[in-house]
Amino acid sequence: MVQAKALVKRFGDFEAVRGIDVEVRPGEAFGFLGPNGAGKSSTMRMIASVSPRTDGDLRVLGMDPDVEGPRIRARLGVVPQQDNLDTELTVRQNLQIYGRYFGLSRAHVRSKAEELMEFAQLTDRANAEVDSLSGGMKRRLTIARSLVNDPELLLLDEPTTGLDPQARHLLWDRLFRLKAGGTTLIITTHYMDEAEQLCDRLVVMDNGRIAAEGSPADLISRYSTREVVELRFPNGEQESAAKQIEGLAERVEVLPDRVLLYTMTGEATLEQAHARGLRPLSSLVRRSSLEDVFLRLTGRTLVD
Ligand SMILES: Nc1ncnc2c1ncn2[C@@H]1O[C@H](COP(=O)(O)OP(=O)(O)OP(=O)(O)O)[C@@H](O)[C@H]1O
Repeated sequence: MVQAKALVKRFGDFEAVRGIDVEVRPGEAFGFLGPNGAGKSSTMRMIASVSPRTDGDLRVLGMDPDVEGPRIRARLGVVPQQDNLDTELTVRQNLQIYGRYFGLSRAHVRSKAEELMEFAQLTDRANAEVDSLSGGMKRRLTIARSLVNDPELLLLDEPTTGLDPQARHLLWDRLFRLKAGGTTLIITTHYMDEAEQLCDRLVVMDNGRIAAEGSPADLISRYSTREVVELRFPNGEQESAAKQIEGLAERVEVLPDRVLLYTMTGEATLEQAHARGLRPLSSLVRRSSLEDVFLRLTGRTLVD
């Protein structure tokens, strides 16, 4: 679906994407996970064939975006970071008018709009103006609109940023359905739970480079331990607490607000920490996540 080799994007002297290799296979949900500024959107825009690459090689649906941009764009669906719906039109009109841009017949667009409203769970809002919709509804409408041309490949840039948990879950559910129907998804996100839930495979991006690649489970087992103990201490006591814990866990990370112990046996490690006289303000034992993978790879947390 997408092959990138040594792909580079430069803005003046600044290199936003620094020679990345990516291959997205048909039918998979592929993710770019990284903090703001990692170069995810710049990469997406090159794949969407709306921003020319500076260097390297890129094929989208087997074609070169520099040569066959319009043909590629006709077969893609794009959900941009910011919704760009026509706010004064109704839900139904948004879908119908967008369909007409693709040169689809009036009759086809009419029935497609009904089908997509059903898919986006917006049928009962068909005649509502976009302005009156909630954030989650607007996102679902943007996704519905991106599907008007039955794209083989759907690009979603930060699909759930700014949505509340319930709206996010509703949206994820729609994306699972699309994937089950055979649509290939490429998703950028800085939410590790989103990447973990949705993506079959992902790359961790940082500073324009790919730090690691694999399935979420793969990455977690490669770069983290099974469990993590999170301990919070009063200000200024973290470093001395970390010293006291030494040797209890495979790895200890001291963050500005927490001390993390990487271990295979969380509860037992926590008990041992207590036995050494440690009295944290709070403690939590949890499974390792992509957040831990990111911290291990970059020395930073995903959401600063
Ligand atoms: N048109 C532009 N001109 C100059 N610099 C840009 C331009 N677009 C992006 N950049 C810079 O390139 C870097 C990567 O930006 P990009 O938007 O690709 O990151 P991102 O990982 O998608 O983060 P975000 O979620 O904030 O969009 C940033 O430092 C950004 O300031």
